[in-house]
Amino acid sequence: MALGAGLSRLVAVAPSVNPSASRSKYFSHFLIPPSGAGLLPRQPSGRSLFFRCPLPRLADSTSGYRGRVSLAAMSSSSSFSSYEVELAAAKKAASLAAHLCQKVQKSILQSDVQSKADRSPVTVADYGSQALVSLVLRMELPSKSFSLVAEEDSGDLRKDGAQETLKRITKLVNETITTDGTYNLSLSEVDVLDAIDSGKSEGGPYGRHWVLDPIDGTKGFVRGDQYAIALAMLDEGKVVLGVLACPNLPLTPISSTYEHSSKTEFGCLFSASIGFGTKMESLDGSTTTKVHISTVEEPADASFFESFEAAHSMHDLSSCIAEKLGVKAPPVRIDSQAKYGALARGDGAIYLRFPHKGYREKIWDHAAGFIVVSEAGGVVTDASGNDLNFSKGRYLDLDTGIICTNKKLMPLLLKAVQDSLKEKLASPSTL
Ligand SMILES: Nc1ncnc2c1ncn2[C@@H]1O[C@H](COP(=O)(O)O)[C@@H](OP(=O)(O)O)[C@H]1O
Ligand SMILES: [Mg+2]
Repeated sequence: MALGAGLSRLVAVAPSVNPSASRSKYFSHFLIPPSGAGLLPRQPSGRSLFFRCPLPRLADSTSGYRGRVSLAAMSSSSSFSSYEVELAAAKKAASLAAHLCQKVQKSILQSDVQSKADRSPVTVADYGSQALVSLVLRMELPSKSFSLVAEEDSGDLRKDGAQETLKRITKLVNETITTDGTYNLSLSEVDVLDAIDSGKSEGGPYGRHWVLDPIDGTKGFVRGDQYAIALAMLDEGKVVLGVLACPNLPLTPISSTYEHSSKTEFGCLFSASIGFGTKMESLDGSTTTKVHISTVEEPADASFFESFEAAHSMHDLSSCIAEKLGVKAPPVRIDSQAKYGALARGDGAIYLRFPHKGYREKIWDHAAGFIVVSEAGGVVTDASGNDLNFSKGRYLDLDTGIICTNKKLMPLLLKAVQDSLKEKLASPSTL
């Protein structure tokens, strides 16, 4: 069964409430609600009108999902974001993907990890997460135009010898959907391959594009450390919403000296939409708080995040910058965009990322983190202080690095970065 066929099968069980319309025309005017919810006509604007629906259980973070109202009503109330519906769908998709990833990480097998052409690792959970997010977005937001810019493709899974891996991914995706109970769907292996390949969009400056890293920080994931499911949406080239599911991030602040107690709870879901700030929920949906970036003004009091992997960011350069600023605390090194989430809630005050020469940053590695930090009051720029441009396709195309901090510290940080880069150019071996 092709994925499209799966979707139409679901639509076909919907009750007809408009007998005068032809069947196909009629159905094209309706949206598929979460199970148990009523089906109401699509509004002329093309936006959905939902009434209060039962909350999906698997990730109560989807309890942000508390019934949808018409976008007309939302836009007449300043407390609603104009991307409310899309944000709810993104949270649901990322939460489900997080559950799939948690299950795999608990008992990861050697055979679950493969090597891509660029020799970076990819796991059954990367593929499963991408298939699941693609599927959930299309179920929640049916529309003719669906564009997804995502990290993985199914090329390696279609090769001889990959059948067992594909079977395992398909089983994982189906089990996650079944446990959640929102959708009455059973996917075939072909459906899963197609869902993964829906992430091949090139993005760009026009229209809407979803941007997904199904597992950001795959190396951390395989090590048993931090990783994130990072999902954002671009509208006319701008990031307008983003969600970061970080299953291993403690709900309490982390620092270079943090230690878990037996009471530490893990699993954070950060979400942001443009103009509406950033929220952090627990992945099980039990707590929600609005978060804000650190207000530290003295660099000596600031601490900074960087990649765990020295191959991903030049630790010597960041230590030179920290020294110039007078930062006293040692760096907090963790994998993935969990760094953006932790920064957004004020765990540290600075995030530094300086890939080695020749590396091209991809938009899915930063889009969600960018809006989570920006909406929490932070500033994210390249190493020259320029805005990041997510509208150029799959790559960000910047040549130096990415820096983030609060508005007060940014001028000082920028100066320290510029001075350190000049020193590095003048004498590369000293850093
Ligand atoms: N040589 C390199 N330099 C910089 N970033 C790299 C890199 N190789 C891989 N990456 C990116 O760094 C991401 C992880 O970031 P971090 O270092 O913050 O954990 C990886 O995401 P994936 O794990 O999704 O592939 C990958 O996109
Ligand atoms: Mg990534």
